[in-house]
Amino acid sequence: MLPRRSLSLLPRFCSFVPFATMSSKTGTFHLQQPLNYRAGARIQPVDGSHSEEVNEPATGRVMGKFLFSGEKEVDLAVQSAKAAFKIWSQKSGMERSRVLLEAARIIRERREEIATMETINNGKSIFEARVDIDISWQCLEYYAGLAGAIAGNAMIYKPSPLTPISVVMLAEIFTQAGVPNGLFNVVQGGAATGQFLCQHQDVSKVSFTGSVPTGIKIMEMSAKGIKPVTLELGGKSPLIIFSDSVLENAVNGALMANFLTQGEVCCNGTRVFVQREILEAFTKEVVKRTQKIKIGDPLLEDTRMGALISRPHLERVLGFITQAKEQGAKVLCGGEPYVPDDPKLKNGYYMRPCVLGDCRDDMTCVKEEIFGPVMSILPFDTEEEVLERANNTTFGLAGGVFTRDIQRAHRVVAALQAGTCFINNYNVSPVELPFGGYKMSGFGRENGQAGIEYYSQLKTVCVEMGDVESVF
Ligand SMILES: NC(=O)c1ccc[n+]([C@@H]2O[C@H](COP(=O)([O-])OP(=O)(O)OC[C@H]3O[C@@H](n4cnc5c(N)ncnc54)[C@H](O)[C@@H]3O)[C@@H](O)[C@H]2O)c1
Repeated sequence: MLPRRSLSLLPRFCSFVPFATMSSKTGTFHLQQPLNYRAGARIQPVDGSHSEEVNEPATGRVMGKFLFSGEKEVDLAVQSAKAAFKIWSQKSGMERSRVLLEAARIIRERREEIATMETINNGKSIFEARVDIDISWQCLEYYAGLAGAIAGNAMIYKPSPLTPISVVMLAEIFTQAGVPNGLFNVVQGGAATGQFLCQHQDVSKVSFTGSVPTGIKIMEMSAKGIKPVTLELGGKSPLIIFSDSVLENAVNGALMANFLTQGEVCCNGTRVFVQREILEAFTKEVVKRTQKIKIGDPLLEDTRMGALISRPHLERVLGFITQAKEQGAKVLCGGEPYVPDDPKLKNGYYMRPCVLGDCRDDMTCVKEEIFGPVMSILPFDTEEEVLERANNTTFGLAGGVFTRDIQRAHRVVAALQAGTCFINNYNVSPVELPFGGYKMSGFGRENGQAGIEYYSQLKTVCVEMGDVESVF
């Protein structure tokens, strides 16, 4: 989101092929190269347990197959990281900083190619993917500024099996920028591969981004090895709109809080509490604007909503809407599958963004994370009432408030039990600001100076300059 290293003159291990530029149209990319990355090169896992298909969300087409890594491959990746850490940790902070800056420069240079691959891989609009790529290089530049004074880490990254492709480009860029071979490795797989990583005795920190149920398992496994964990988990965040808000800003804020990346954003403000005086005007405008969102081929410039990540996930989201209707909610717009006119997109995972009215706090659509383009509108009367309702959740990732009364805005965000709060905007996440959750949305922080703390160990060294006095 709106998201959380010597200058080498030539790529030392130039294994990348600019594959996205060759196939930058939806429906044309074919996976040809291995997706694991170890010791500075793409490799096939030595013990690939089985292969899985990777689908293009925009078309539903199989782009290729890749192998899930077994325990032996995970161990080799860990050994590779350990060897690279010895080299990396001997470098000065300034040297590491220069490598990070070089990686940032390469990402800027290859922005369009990387954004295209991201879009092909995850279905979001190219418009949004470009923002993500910009945040990536900004993140590297920000931390390059801090790197001069601190130690670096080696990392093994396991992406979701639904989005295995684009991260390998990042691994290649790090190598090209001068990171020691093995410092950043990629292992592909699902739950079993993730478990091998968490349980490996030489992995000293686990950082997990995903759902609460998986987060619980990650924490249990990490506890057995006394490993520190960062958990970036799900949410069901409140967005509170007071009647004195600038209506147009509040509507824009609600759209930004719900419909980026087809609603697949952890910190989305999906419980939209609207003060009763403006409920009708706000709802009318939100529905009108939602109906105008351009859905379709995510690689087209004017598309603002692409495809959801997978067919099962699309069905799950639609299931939440069916259940909401059964429980008494009213579909004010959208909520059904969408089939674009372009025949190559007919098997893609599209749906029309949905606004639900007549919602109550006890409905499933209001209590559970849907992770799709579904906004629930809930009327309220007083500040005291809305705060109690907004905090009545096991989640605590984010929250937002729209009002012209700045004292009230600060009072409300101070009372919200959430790790990130927005006043008069939503889903803006500059890299300087720490991001993370309260309650079951997790703990630890990504981004900002605070993020460093969760990837560092303190060592206290006490030096005696004189003789040792003893009481014995
Ligand atoms: N807080 C944040 O920063 C943040 C950001 C993005 C997404 N999310 C959350 O992520 C969720 C959606 O992502 P998802 O569907 O990929 O989540 P998920 O929990 O299903 O899977 C996440 C990852 O965990 C792996 N995994 C699954 N079972 C495992 C196990 N037993 N041991 C080890 N690894 C295992 C999966 O292969 C995948 O890579 C949502 O809840 C969303 O809110 C949070």
